[in-house]
Amino acid sequence: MERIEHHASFKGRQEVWQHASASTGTDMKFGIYLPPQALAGERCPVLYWLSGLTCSEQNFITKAGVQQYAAQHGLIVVAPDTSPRGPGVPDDAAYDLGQGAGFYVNATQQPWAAHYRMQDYVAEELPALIEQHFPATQARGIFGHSMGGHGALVTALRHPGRYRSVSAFAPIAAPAQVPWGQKALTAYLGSDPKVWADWDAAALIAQARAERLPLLIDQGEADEFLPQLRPDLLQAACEKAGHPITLRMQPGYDHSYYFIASFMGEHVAHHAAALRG
Ligand SMILES: N[C@@H](CCC(=O)N[C@@H](CSC=O)C(=O)NCC(=O)O)C(=O)O
Repeated sequence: MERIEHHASFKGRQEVWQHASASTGTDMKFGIYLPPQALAGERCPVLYWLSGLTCSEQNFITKAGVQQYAAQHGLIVVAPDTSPRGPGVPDDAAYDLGQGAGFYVNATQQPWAAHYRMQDYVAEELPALIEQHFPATQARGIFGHSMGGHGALVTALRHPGRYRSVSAFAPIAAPAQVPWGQKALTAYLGSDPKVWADWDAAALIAQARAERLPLLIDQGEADEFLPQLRPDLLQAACEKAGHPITLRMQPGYDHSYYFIASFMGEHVAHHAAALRG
């Protein structure tokens, strides 16, 4: 494992690491913010961020403004890349499939199956690596944006007991029912919608009997991608299943990191209450 960037930030340190991933069979990069409490030797809870389409580990760490809030609450924040990458890794000319668009699933279809195992990476390999090599406790939260909001929701719902908190900004909340999701799920998992249901937050909510982790979701009302996101379908599924959800429609906000940064403090506080409370 190699540290390839480090920057002082809010009396803590923003770092980027690269390592060989057993899940993807490629080198993977992740950003990690170590708050001042961690630099002083305290073990801290870890908040995982999953980014959206086209992102690397850089978008979130440079645009979301998370560091000041992580420092305030004493949380480590980890932000991985959104897919395997490299010359031997399959790709697609479109921005919504292939490199930069792993959708946080374990692909079963060719040519994707060998490397596109992002669910194993974010839910298993990365937390094990973070908890072994950094001053981290096993208290974990997860959040994300758009494709990464979908990733955060399904990762938490698929692993009851593994996360203490979950939230999302403008998530692809019902991927099996929208074009972005249908395209990716078909490519990575095949054409059977019964298989897609295991990777769809709105569908998983109906089965989430082992745990009812409250969902916090912010959604911009001026989001140009709203027809791809459908938070209304997730809200309806939550209401039917009795699953706690706070969906906040935010007037005037679009899909960008300006929106994310505007509510970042409230999301980090939501996670801190569960992780340090
Ligand atoms: N038209 C854009 C589409 C890509 C885009 O908007 N990506 C979003 C996430 S969308 C859902 O997952 C994003 O986070 N972009 C990075 C950023 O820094 O804003 C395109 O062609 O790029």
